[in-house]
Amino acid sequence: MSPKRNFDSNGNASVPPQENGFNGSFSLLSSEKAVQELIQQPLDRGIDDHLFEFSEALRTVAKALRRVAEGKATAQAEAAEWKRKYELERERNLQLEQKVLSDEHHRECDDKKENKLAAGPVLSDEAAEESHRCCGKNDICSHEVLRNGELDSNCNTVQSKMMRKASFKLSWWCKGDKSDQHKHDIVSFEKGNITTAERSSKQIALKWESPPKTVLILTKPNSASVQILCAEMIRWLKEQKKLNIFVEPRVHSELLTESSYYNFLQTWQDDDEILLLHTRVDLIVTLGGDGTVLWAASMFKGPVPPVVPFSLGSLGFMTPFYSEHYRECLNSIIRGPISITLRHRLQCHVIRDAAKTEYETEGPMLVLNEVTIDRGISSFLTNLECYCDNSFVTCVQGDGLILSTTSGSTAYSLAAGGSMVHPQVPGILFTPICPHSLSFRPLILPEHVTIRVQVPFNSRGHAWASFDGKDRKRLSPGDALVCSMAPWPVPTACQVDSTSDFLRSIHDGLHWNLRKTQSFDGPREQHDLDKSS
Ligand SMILES: NC(=O)c1ccc[n+]([C@@H]2O[C@H](COP(=O)([O-])OP(=O)(O)OC[C@H]3O[C@@H](n4cnc5c(N)ncnc54)[C@H](O)[C@@H]3O)[C@@H](O)[C@H]2O)c1
Ligand SMILES: Nc1ncnc2c1ncn2[C@@H]1O[C@H](COP(=O)(O)OP(=O)(O)OP(=O)(O)O)[C@@H](O)[C@H]1O
Repeated sequence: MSPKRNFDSNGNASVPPQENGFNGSFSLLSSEKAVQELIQQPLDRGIDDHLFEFSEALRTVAKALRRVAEGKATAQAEAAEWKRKYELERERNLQLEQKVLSDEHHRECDDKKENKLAAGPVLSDEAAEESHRCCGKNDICSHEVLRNGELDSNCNTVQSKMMRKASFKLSWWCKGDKSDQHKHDIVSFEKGNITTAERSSKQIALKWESPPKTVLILTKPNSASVQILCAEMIRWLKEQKKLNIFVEPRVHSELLTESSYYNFLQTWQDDDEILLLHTRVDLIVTLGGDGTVLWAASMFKGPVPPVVPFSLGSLGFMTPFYSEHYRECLNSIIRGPISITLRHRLQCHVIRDAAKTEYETEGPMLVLNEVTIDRGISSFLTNLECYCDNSFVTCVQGDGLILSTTSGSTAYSLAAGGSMVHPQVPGILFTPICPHSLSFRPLILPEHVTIRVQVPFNSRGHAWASFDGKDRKRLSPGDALVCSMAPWPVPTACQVDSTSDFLRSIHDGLHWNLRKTQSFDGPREQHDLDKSS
């Protein structure tokens, strides 16, 4: 195809801009087809030499541009290929590294399991299953933490750190998946070093996300002052606070006999309804002494709503609120937030020798203070074999044994020589009652253990178990009591906070370490006398 040429008025030839490829030529030259056409054009020798030279120059430029475009396309294709290869390689290396770490982790767990099995004691099926779970969830590994901290920014840094420092793991035998979370919060790794910056027993605050609507009032029986206060409090809570109120059937009928005004009160008919109370009640108010708090706790075999204990007894270790100020106290509790003490409970199973499987017989008993195994009315020495997890602890020969919570440490256990322990300390007190031995000191065991108290077959008599001072059960030779920490604590509201309330209760309730202060005048150290002379 030959290009059309125009001639101006002077007879000089001109080419239309789109055809000679000069003005706006780049769009044409960038097209492969246009460049080919330009190169193939036969030269017209009859026209001006300048135009010929110009055309030659354009041809050269077109060739050069084509070479540049081809070169660029090749370079881009090569770069894309290299990038793809690099990504593939990087992906493969990451997978390899993860596999190596995971193999190491599982090998360590398996080694530890084998060592444990070899060293004994032999694990129960449950413990073996728990140790298997450790490998999956209930542990933290130092190398995992290192990796998490470094991998995002630079893989190489991780590898060099891992080579310098041996990795290790901590694991817990947990009774369920949920229970290990807080341990991860308490024990952590900072670049592979174990730290316990977090504490398990912090002051806990309860903040309402929606206002409490229903309150359960529990009262000590046979007390006129408690009855009067209860009636007054119910009226105030209903009229001023617009709350739904539950009372025990005994109190319900007492108040209805007094006046039909109390028709709005709610109560329950049978034990099945009590089992569901925790789903309806936001707050429990107790009017009485420590015994009424124990009573409230005993009504809830599972979760317990927050308890506000008003003091109408003689001692009041667990009852920090003054009944005279009930309006201010309840106003501030309903508004929130509240400082609470989580009072741990013990769950106890009586296992009869006759039972085919453990836990076959009676349901568990939950205690807020203690379970006591004693000689009851028998005049013989009790003889109790005690085990902690799989280890033999001792044989109690005396009046009996108290297994107490830390809340109960100021009750019967204290009277038997046990230490007083802050209620927020997680532990189980192991306190003998009048042991016939000079060296039997009380123990405090960690909260995670299971204690088994066995009446030996060769025992001369029976033993008796009682739960927070109630519900006596006879233990015959061969019977046992198994006790561990319950998952349902009793949250009690604090007047100030856990520690202030505890210290105030031992000062005011027991007059702990009360002694007249020594006077200033009297004998002095020789050193002081030398200085003054
Ligand atoms: N020798 C003793 O000290 C002894 C003997 C038997 C029972 N108790 C305790 O009595 C408790 C039952 O109490 P109850 O009121 O139903 O019976 P209760 O009416 O016989 O009162 C027992 C006394 O123990 C006090 N108490 C209860 N729990 C306490 C605690 N956690 N800290 C400090 N003092 C506490 C009570 O205030 C009360 O003064 C049992 O759990 C047991 O601890 C003590
Ligand atoms: N709502 C209740 N129903 C049945 N019994 C209860 C109830 N509340 C408390 N009790 C029992 O009444 C007894 C005495 O209660 P509580 O300890 O509260 O009063 P207290 O003996 O006057 O006080 P303190 O123990 O401080 O001297 C306890 O044995 C307790 O179990």
